[in-house]
Amino acid sequence: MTRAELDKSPADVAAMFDSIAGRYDLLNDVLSLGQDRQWRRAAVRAVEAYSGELVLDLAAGTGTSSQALTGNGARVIACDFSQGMLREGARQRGGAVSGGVACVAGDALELPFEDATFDAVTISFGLRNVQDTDRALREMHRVAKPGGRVVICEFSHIPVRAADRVYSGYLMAALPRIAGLFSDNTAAYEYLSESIMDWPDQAGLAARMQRAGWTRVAWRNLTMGVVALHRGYRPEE
Ligand SMILES: C[S@@+](CC[C@H](N)C(=O)[O-])C[C@H]1O[C@@H](n2cnc3c(N)ncnc32)[C@H](O)[C@@H]1O
Repeated sequence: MTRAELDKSPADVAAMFDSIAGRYDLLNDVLSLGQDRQWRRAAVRAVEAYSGELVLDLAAGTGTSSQALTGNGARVIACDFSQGMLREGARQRGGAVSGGVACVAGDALELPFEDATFDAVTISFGLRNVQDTDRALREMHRVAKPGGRVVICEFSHIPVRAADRVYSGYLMAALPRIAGLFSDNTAAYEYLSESIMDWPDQAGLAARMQRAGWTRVAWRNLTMGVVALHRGYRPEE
């Protein structure tokens, strides 16, 4: 069984996602009780991409969110460093370039794009898995156009202590067991729970975005804070 540790070694993270790619989307639906679809719709609405715009969907995995971003005519680059996840996505969509989405292999810590390329940059459930959060936030800022926006959709923390305790219990005890019924890599789902518990809260992530150069940073909670959507802008020059 392949899992990453909280040091998030890139080789371990990529190998772990390669190993779960085939059942990744199914497990998301099961473990979130279908809530993930609502979270993705909220992220797509927050990006608000229009015809003529170019969007980077970073750590796109199988591209579950990428296709929806093209709804108003935007073009989307789906970038990830797990070949297994990209391959599974291409299989599902019938090709690595299809329906306004182009898959590109690349590392969030050294993006294979010129400065100021994208109107919007978004990352869903990816930033938590990147080894160096601050460097990834700076890379996303570098490839966004001046005035461009970022939307981060990521697990977060429930501000009500009693509810957070119940949720933490689900993460640490139930989630890996349920995952074990559908996946032969339970350890990958233990990593999922541990990495969520270890992740900064809403204000902590907002502060890191600001340090990376993003301005007008704001967030809103989804499902009481199980997930948070953060948005920011690269300042105009
Ligand atoms: C939980 S999946 C999220 C996939 C997709 N965005 C979604 O919403 O379902 C996390 C993804 O982050 C990718 N990832 C982690 N570190 C990365 C890095 N340094 N560069 C590119 N992708 C990375 C993994 O390969 C994996 O596909």
